[in-house]
Amino acid sequence: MARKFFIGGNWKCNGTTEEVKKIVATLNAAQVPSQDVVEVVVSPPFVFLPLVKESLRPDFHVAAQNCWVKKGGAYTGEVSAEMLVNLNVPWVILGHSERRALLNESNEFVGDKVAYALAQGLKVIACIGETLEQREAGTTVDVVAAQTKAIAERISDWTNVVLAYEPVWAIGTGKVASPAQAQEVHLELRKWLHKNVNAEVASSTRIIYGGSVNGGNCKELAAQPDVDGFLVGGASLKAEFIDIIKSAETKKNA
Ligand SMILES: O=C(CO)COP(=O)(O)O
Repeated sequence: MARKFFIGGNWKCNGTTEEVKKIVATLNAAQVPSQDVVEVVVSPPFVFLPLVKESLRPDFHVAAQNCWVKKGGAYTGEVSAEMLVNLNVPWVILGHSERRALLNESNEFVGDKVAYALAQGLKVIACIGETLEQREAGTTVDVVAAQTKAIAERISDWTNVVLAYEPVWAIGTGKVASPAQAQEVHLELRKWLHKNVNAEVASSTRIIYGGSVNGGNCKELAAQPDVDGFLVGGASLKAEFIDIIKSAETKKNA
């Protein structure tokens, strides 16, 4: 099965109502490849989800940036998967490195979240990635395998999962992974899925890259055989995001 190119825009904790309206207007006016070629999902902060959802073009979709690990209730400050389903928000980003690092989300906790969100009917962008220290120690593959294992142990159906490889040292630093570095880890992840889940999941699961992706470096990254799209931070707040969406054409012709 061909893997449809996937472009996610993670807006993180940015934006005012006015800025959000402007970004949506830019996206709505853009000429981009059709939905058959690329799946586009943008992820505003929770409070802007309804506004973005109701004003965004219908061929683009929205994602939340997190959700609670189980059914909602007495968890002050959290947003449950059920609430996202209730608002018709189809996607959620889970396990982003900023949450793993700043909020101490463990591999197991992220795995539990992924399993719970999928069980509620959400589609999940599950983030994994090594720190600079781990890369320099030569443990990159072990780290991303352990992060993926904690998810794989808790789910049986990978249909609604996109795996986002985001090396921590490349996030927000302007220091993008080289196409070869990204390809190497994506291929290792696919091999891991083949060995530990099954061949079908290994060949059909989209593995996207995140970390300082921009309009200038996206094409070369997109041309790598195991790079199935991007999770874009900073550049997803700018018009440049349109160029990144268009890198799906490079992929189609690769
Ligand atoms: O964390 C990221 C996307 O989730 C990447 O962020 P930047 O594109 O700003 O490096």
